[in-house]
Amino acid sequence: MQRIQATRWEAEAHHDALTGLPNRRYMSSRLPDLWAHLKTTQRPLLAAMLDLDHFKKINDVFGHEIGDAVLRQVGSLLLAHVRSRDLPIRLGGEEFIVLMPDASPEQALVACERIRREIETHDWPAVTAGLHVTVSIGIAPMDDTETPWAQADTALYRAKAQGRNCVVCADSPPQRGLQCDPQVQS
Ligand SMILES: Nc1nc2c(ncn2[C@@H]2O[C@H](COP(=O)(O)OP(=O)(O)OP(=O)(O)O)[C@@H](O)[C@H]2O)c(=O)[nH]1
Repeated sequence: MQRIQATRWEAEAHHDALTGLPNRRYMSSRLPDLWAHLKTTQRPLLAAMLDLDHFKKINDVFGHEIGDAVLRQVGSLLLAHVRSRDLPIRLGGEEFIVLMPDASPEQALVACERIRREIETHDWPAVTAGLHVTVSIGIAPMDDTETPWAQADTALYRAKAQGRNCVVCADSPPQRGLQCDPQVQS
């Protein structure tokens, strides 16, 4: 009985209560295994950092409960649209990360562009009239440091600076990215 309780506590400690996704603590616990796997495969581990656009405004205009509903639905959309080997995690607030083992930058870009589009075109008005949600995404390799997603965070910052609702890959030239939605950039 105690073992079942302990297992449940551990599962709860590793999952975000709102979205049901794994949380930051879970990611930290998995990283040593991932680094070991990467050393064996000699392939980089790509991370996609996602941050909902103008989420504060969504809370302000529609209320915190609708904000929570948006976060839950984004969690479901991520689970539905990442590749089967990818791991979506809620880092906190309106920030998510998807760990993409064994993905090339091109594959990661295609996957992230699909996620961006799914979020943009989701039936948000069914949640509440007038609601529209977009996401900015930065892709980069994780590194073996205290903040392994720092490069992806920098790429995300560029996506925000380029007008939001777009995907930017680290090391791609400014504005050309890998690649922003031309409709959004114009
Ligand atoms: N509803 C809800 N809101 C949250 C939660 N966690 C964080 N927030 C809110 O998310 C908002 C994030 O706002 P900002 O960091 O200013 O970001 P933003 O408005 O998305 O702006 P950009 O990222 O620049 O597009 C804040 O208003 C937080 O209160 C949550 O669990 N539920």
